[in-house]
This record gives sequence, C-alpha cells and structure tokens, in this order.
Amino acid sequence: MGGSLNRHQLPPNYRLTNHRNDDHCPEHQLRGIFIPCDPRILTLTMAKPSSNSRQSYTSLSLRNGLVAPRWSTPLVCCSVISSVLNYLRNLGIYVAKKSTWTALFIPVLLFVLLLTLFTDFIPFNRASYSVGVQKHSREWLPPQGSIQNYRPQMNFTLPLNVNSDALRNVSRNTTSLQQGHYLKRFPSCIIFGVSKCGTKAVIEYLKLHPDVVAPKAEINYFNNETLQHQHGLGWYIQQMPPSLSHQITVEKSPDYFQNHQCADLIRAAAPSTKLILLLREPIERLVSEYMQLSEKSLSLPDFEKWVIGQDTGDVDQKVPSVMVSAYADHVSYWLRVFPREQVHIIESQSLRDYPLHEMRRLETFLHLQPFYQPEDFYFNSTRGFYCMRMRYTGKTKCLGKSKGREHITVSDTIMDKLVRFYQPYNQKLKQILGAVDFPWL
Ligand SMILES: Nc1ncnc2c1ncn2[C@@H]1O[C@H](COP(=O)(O)OS(=O)(=O)O)[C@@H](OP(=O)(O)O)[C@H]1O
Repeated sequence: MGGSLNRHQLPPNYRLTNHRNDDHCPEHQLRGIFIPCDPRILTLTMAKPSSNSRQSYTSLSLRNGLVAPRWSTPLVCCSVISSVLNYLRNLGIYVAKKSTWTALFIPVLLFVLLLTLFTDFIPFNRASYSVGVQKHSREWLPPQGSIQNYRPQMNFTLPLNVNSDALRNVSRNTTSLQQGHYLKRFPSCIIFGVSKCGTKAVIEYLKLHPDVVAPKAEINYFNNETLQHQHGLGWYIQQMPPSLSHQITVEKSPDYFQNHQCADLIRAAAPSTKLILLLREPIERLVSEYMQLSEKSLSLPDFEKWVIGQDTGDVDQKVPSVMVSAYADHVSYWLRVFPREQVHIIESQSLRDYPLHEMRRLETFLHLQPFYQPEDFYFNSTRGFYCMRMRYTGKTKCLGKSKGREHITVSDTIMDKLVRFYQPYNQKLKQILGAVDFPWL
C-alpha cells in the first residue's frame, strides 16, 4: 500500500518529524516537525502525557514507510546473538568455535550496516525494533493548539509506503494516507546578484517560508565551465534539496550577475525561471567587497591603491570588483535575455530597513501564500540589522559575522573620484529601470 500522511489529519498530540535531516534545514526546527527535507526518514511521534511533569513520546521511525530499525539495530542484534552463544558455550553446550562465529558475523554485520545506511533495505520490518520512548525535546512542541492553526490551507503530504502492521495500526487511528512526491527540482527562482548587496539575507528570509526550499551553499554552476562540462545540468539539480510540488526551490549565486553567459545558460535551461536581483549603492557595495577581500588576503593593498590605477590616477577599471558595481551594463544584458517582469529587484538598504515589506513584495512576485508577519523579524541593535525569529520554537537566528563588518573610511578625494566614475552608470541604470525610487539613483 503506497501512501503519505497528511499532517492536518493528525490529532494534536501527534507530530511528524525528521531526525536525520535536521541539519539540512537548520533554520527550522519547525521544518523538522512539519516539513522534513529528507523524504525517506520520518518519525511519527506520539506525545503521551506521562505521570511526571515531563512528557514522553513513543516514536516509530519510518524509512520509505517501513518501520525501520535504528541503524545500530544490526549491531545490537549481533551482540545479543554473540552473548547468547557465549552463554550456551559457558553452559557447556557446543555451538561452534568462537572464531567461526566471529568470522561469519563480522562480514554479515558490515554488509547489513552498509545496506541499511546506503539503501532502502530494512532488515527488521517490525515496529518493536524502533518503538521507543524519547524524552521531551522542547523544539518539537509548537505552542498548544497551534498544530491545527498553522497554515491550515496547506495540504501537506509526506511520501510513505506503508506496509507494516504497526504503522497500519497507528494510521488507522490517526491519519488518512495518500501519495506525495518529493523531487529535486531545477530552481524556479534564482538570486543572481549582486554580491555584497544582501543576497544571503534574502535567501535566509525566504527559507522561513514553509513553501520555499534552498540549498545550503551557493552552487555557482552557470559561471563554472568545468562543472558544466564535467557534471552537467543533472548534477546542478542534484544539489537542490528535495521539495514537494507546491514548494519552490530557490538558488542563490550572486556571481552570476557579472558573468553574462549565465543569463543565456539559465534561459536555455529554464526560460521561465524567476530572477531576483539586489542592488546596493555602488560605492558601499565596493567597500563591502573590499572589506571581505582584505579579510581573506593580507596582501591586499590599501583601498586607495586597490581602487585607483597607478598609471591613470583614476578609478581602475581593471579591478573586477569595481566593474561589478557598474550595474547598468550587466542589468541591460540580463534584461535583454529575460523579460523585465521576470526579474524582481530589491534595493539593499530597503531590505535592511524594512525586511517585512520587502519579503511581502517578494512573496507576491513568487506567488507564495502570504506568510511573513512582523514577529518573524526583530531588530538586533548589536548587529545593526534585522534577525529572524522562528515561529513556534521562538529561537532566533542572525546572519553570520561576515555580515555587518565595519567599513574603512574612504577619503574625500577617492570618494569624489568614485562618485564621478559611477555617475554615468547610475544614470544609465535609472533609464533602464524606469520608475524606481532608490535613494542613490
Ligand atoms: N537585511 C540584511 N541583513 C543583513 N545584512 C544585510 C541586509 N541587507 C543588506 N545586508 C548587507 O549585505 C552585505 C552582504 O551581502 P551578501 O549577503 O550579498 O554577501 S555575499 O555576496 O553573500 O558574500 C553585508 O554588507 P556589509 O556588512 O557592508 O559587508 C550586509 O550587511
């Protein structure tokens, strides 16, 4: 019998959670409960009020719907068998030579271990192997009653092939079963630039949304010919987390922006891909990038020497970072490849100051269900920007230390040169973008 559990049909004292892959969506303990990233490993957890003040749980680990033993089960079994044999031997009952058993068991044990770890093979399809009591873990518990209230319009399904008696017993009491589909998909949206404009903040904010999945790291596929030739598009899709059909996959690789061939490659791969572009005041972006580079390389010259050509005494166009901030040419290229309505533009300072407003705009652009609420963000005065607050767990999350670095002071002379240098690019950008109210345009 194939099927999946619809979490809205779970009674309030039942949870679906995923232990294995919690590190895959670290931002969401909540996701750990409702939206497991790894479709294969699920745990149906039943909360039982216990006699003491803490709560205990009975859980069934499911692997592709089978009741799975913990991976240590073969180990436990072998040690139990080995103890029994020893016991029999001690009683003087001849079983076989110890070395024979060891020689037999170790390879079998390793084989079973490997099978359970790397395939869907389940050696012991019995509930009794995995039912156990777990101590109350705070993160698992949403506020009382909220399991019913949480986005009830979303019909969430999990792919389970239920064929164990134990699960049937559980599901008869609690759930109806239907098929669900977890797939790795080509992203329906790519944050393609610009680096140092708040791209990390956007993807982290997006991942708060239950209908959004994103890989952990930048993939940088379309700007890497070696990856394209050696691995191909299939590899790229493999890097995406699995998602359900109502979820969208978002990827962020901000260095696509200045590598124009990325536009053509993305268009060729999936012409309807939505694009997100963040733009920041160009000099601020440049300084931000300089701060990052100087932290990585101690041999980087002073900002002035780095940015001003020795021979010309003017802004050095040979410095790649300088030209990244000359947005107009890059933007005009991307907009020749993709229609304007397919590209959502966010002004970096606005994202920093008004994350809720910007994320709601983005939600509309991506046709996501309304999700963001004021309580999802809070201003962290130490960091100087908004951080996130997870619903239900109340846990907070800020971007890493590489965001919000202190900037060097740029001398007036250099600043003048930079302002003059970027002015024509900014004017051209304004013409391209039309009605935008960026404070620096
Ligand atoms: N909302 C919000 N929250 C936190 N930080 C924000 C935000 N918006 C913009 N920024 C600033 O964006 C800079 C980092 O940009 P990116 O994340 O695109 O950098 S990277 O390309 O991924 O390295 C980094 O700039 P600097 O601090 O000047 O280096 C961040 O401070």
